[in-house]
Amino acid sequence: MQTLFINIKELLQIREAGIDMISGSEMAILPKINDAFLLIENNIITDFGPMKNCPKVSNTEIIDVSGQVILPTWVDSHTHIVYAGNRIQEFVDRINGLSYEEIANRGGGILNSAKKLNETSEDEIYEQSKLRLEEIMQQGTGAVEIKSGYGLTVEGELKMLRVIKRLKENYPIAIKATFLGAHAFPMEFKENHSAYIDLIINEMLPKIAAENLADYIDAFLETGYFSVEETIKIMKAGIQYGLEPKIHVNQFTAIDGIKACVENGALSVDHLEIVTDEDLEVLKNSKTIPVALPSCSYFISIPYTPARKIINTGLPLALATDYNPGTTPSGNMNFVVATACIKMKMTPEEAINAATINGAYAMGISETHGSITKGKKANIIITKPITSFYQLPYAFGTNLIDKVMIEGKFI
Ligand SMILES: N=CN[C@@H](CCC(=O)O)C(=O)O
Ligand SMILES: [Zn+2]
Repeated sequence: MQTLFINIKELLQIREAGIDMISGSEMAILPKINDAFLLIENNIITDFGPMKNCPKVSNTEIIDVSGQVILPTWVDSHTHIVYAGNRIQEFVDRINGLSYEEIANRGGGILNSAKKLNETSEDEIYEQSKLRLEEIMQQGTGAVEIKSGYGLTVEGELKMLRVIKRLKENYPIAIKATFLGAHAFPMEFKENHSAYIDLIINEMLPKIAAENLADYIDAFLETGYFSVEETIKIMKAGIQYGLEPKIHVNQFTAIDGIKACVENGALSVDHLEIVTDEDLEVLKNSKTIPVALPSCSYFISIPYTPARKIINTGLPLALATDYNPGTTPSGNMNFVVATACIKMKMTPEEAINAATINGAYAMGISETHGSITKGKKANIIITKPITSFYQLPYAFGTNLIDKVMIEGKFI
């Protein structure tokens, strides 16, 4: 089955094979072809170029997209979309003056979600979570990482990861699963951290590995959550089971956590709303990519990750949603890209690079996703007729997506 798109106004993010991420000043360049064609065979991109080189084809569905822009689907490398219920009351409490920290200290926050999750059946969690997955696919996301971390018990964590596995089996979108047992200390372990860390390492990890339920390991490395030393223990244990670290770090405070993540070969360090010059220095010449989550900053009113400083230092940057019930109840990558431009002063070219090819690097799928490249998955967003791709972040809040194709099929 072949599909040929013709008269594409702008075909964005065209790359040769073998480019896995874009750093520093290179991020300002978004390679594109004006007036282009794109050929897809089954679920793979097989050819593209200017219309003057458009091949003569037979037995092919031809779709004329005059005035419309085509780009690779978004790659959302950081989400928590498997959860039960919501935290709407905490949202109202914050409007009335309580901080995220104060709510967490009252037993709200992550522990509130963990209570709900442990009281909800696996089938019910699946039903609630699949609606969020379907929602983000409609919004142009073609690959997503999903974390556990609202179980915080052996059974709860396994339940979450089994739901992620079912989503992987039942949907065409690429999904990576991350084990985040180290998201918060349950109440009964508040005074006995080492016992909970033992539970993670000796009970949860072996069971998760035996069922092959996770691709990555995560921890919330933060003042009041997991210390640098505790996180190092967890990273090392995950690595023993073949799980590369992807770590929540520097969301509220800078405590030298990034250095520990880099030294332990983390694939990504995520949040980085607060960063020091030393943090950025250790990221240089490492394979660890920083990931910014601007919808989280927007929703809980914390600083935005200093994207300009990170990019101007020569580092790469990826953008993701952080979709979760507490700090970011939104999985809309279009909003993330617009907010990165508006609030973090990223150019549209930088933001789209960060939300596609660099997102693919941050979830370990850059060989197959993140760019319009021959041999990569046929995952594309087709916009409505627009003046140029700059309209995407400019008209923030307007849905400019006409169709989304994942693995060669319109969803
Ligand atoms: N910061 C840690 N974890 C999530 C929020 C968790 C929650 O509040 O439920 C985040 O990335 O923002
Ligand atoms: Zn998160």
